[in-house]
Amino acid sequence: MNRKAVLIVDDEADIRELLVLTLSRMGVDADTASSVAEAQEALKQRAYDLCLTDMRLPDGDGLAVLRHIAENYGNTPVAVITAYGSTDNAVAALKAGAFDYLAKPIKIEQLRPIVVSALKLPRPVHARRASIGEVPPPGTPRLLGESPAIQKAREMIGKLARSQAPVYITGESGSGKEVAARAIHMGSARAAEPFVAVNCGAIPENLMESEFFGYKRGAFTGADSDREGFLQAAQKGTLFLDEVGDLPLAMQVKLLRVIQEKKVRRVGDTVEENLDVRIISATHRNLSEQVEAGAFRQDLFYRLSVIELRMPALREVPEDIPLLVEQLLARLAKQAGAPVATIGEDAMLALRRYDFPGNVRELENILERALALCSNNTLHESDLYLTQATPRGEKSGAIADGSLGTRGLPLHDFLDQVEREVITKALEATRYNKTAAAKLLGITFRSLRYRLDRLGID
Ligand SMILES: Nc1ncnc2c1ncn2[C@@H]1O[C@H](COP(=O)(O)OP(=O)(O)OP(=O)(O)O)[C@@H](O)[C@H]1O
Repeated sequence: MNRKAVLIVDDEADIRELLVLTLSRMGVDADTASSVAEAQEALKQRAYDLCLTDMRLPDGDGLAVLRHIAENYGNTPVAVITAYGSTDNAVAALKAGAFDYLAKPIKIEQLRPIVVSALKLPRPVHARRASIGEVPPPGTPRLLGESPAIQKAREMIGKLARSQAPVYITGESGSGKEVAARAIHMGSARAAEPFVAVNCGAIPENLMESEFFGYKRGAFTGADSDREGFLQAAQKGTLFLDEVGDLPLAMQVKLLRVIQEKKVRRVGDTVEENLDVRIISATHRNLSEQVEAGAFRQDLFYRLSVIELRMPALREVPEDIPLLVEQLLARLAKQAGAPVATIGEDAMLALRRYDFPGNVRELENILERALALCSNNTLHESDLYLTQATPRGEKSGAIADGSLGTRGLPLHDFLDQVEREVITKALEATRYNKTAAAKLLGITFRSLRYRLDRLGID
């Protein structure tokens, strides 16, 4: 077997010795260098699976080593050793592409997981063109789309998969933030470990602490056995904090501490546990505005938003719509065990003009509903029920025909007409089973009955 090799760059002999010793106990070859120049020389001699470098070196800094490796030895991960309490250095290194950082004084229990993770990354063979994130293992969610913006996001995901840096994903609701987070996890050295997704807005405030940190039996009334929290559940893996802006301030303080110390303590427990979790957070709100308004802690934002990944809104990438429609229809057909539906030109044109406030999720929903309501497995514009009055682009055209898309009817009559059509189709699709039709329409049985009366549908 090929032994893994690590290059240690530090000017302090004690630290080099400690690291060499620890790494050889882990069955890894460790070479050492005490300056940027020596590191460059060592790198010429052999291929390394990881470089651990101190930030302060006699002839430059750790970032110089990082840059040299990035330019010449592409995918070799670099972890930097930062001075005690120097958050800025750690963040700067992560932003510059470091795999992870290790704070001084070096603790073996924090060094090990970094080395283990880094060594799980595939060896950087120069002939290998695709990086780890670009060859997703089976079961990885695919971020569909070929527009430059989506390609850029995919490329970034590939890079982020090779690092342990916290990632902060922004984008509108339904734009694929969770898909992106999963793809980063699945492309990373943590792929075999858990991916735990938490919607921070959905947890009642009084349960938040025990949900995140877990608790010991007897910690409070009702705690009749030990329970792990999200943090322990994500151990060695990735914790995805969706709608992170919804975390209450008290929880933000606790989370910051966990991130800084890499330790967690259950509610009612006296001992702390080491924590090795990568955090990916997301929000569809503007977190910097929340910081300014005092609703989100600046220091936590700084730690979470080390690297930002922005997911484009669907209306920014209209060229992807035909491809998305095609692939989503194929997926929906497969799920239903039905033949793939055909889409008429009128429907495609309408979709291309639509604004998609709910992004890809909304497109999925529109197609799913249209499939249930269309005839002959062919989707036409009238099956889509796009209710927007001002479609994107060609706005003037829509207004020029004087109808604003209301078929020339007053708004009220137009809406009644649409409602009648949708309800009739739903009834036809369910063979006039009102309960099933109401379900299909996402309304209650009572509401359907009321509407049938109002519209005079028999
Ligand atoms: N580019 C894409 N390719 C394929 N599917 C996508 C894409 N973007 C979004 N989706 C799909 O849209 C739905 C919503 O995606 P996701 O949950 O990742 O969005 P989100 O940005 O996290 O939404 P929210 O802010 O509401 O949590 C999912 O079913 C997902 O599969």
